[in-house]
Amino acid sequence: MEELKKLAAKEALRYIDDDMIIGLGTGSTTAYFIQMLGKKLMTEELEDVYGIPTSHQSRLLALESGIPVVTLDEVDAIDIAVDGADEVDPHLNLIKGRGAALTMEKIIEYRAGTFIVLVDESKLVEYLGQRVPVPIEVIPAAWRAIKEELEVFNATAELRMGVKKDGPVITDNGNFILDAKFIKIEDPLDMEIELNNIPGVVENGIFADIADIILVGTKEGVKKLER
Ligand SMILES: O=C[C@H](O)[C@H](O)[C@H](O)COP(=O)(O)O
Repeated sequence: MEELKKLAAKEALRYIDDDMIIGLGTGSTTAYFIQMLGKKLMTEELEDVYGIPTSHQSRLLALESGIPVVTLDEVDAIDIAVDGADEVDPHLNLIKGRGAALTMEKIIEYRAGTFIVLVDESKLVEYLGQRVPVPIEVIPAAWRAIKEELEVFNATAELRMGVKKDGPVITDNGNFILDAKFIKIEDPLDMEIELNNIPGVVENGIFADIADIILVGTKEGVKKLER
């Protein structure tokens, strides 16, 4: 799988030119892209490229890889954003947020001229929610009420707990994550909007109608899916 992720990451570099502002996603697949982009800058194959990180993870990795970073309020436009995903459906809708970075990811990727998604073939599903729950970032005080409200959508939600930390995972924005398992998400765009309408929800991990290009690492090479 790691080799397939690297294949997709390498292919994404072909879309990057000098003088671009690049949204830098979060996760293991994008990490390969960030490191490869850093190398291109070090060797001066690319020049004047700036990254806008979507998390502490991508910011630290970008700095370590030699990519100068800027923030959203310092730029007029984002040329391209590159990120991974947890599920991709046949209409290029996504579930993201296994790494709890969904809010900043959506803020950046929504504003990018082109949003490129990097996945290995295991992430392709027939419908969203087939394999993974939908991560929902919530204001801590509201987590219990939101968990109960999600039952209206036939979803069962769990508060995400830390692994090397006692208690709940705290996002980069200081919030909690509820992982909501749906029976089936029939209409991703509608569900994305409905979830964000619940008071206390900061953002949810359904990314409907936002990806432009999916680069899928497969054993036969990189497959490109496009809107
Ligand atoms: O919050 C995490 C992000 O949405 C990741 O981009 C997503 O979970 C995919 O991560 P990975 O490339 O490690 O599978």
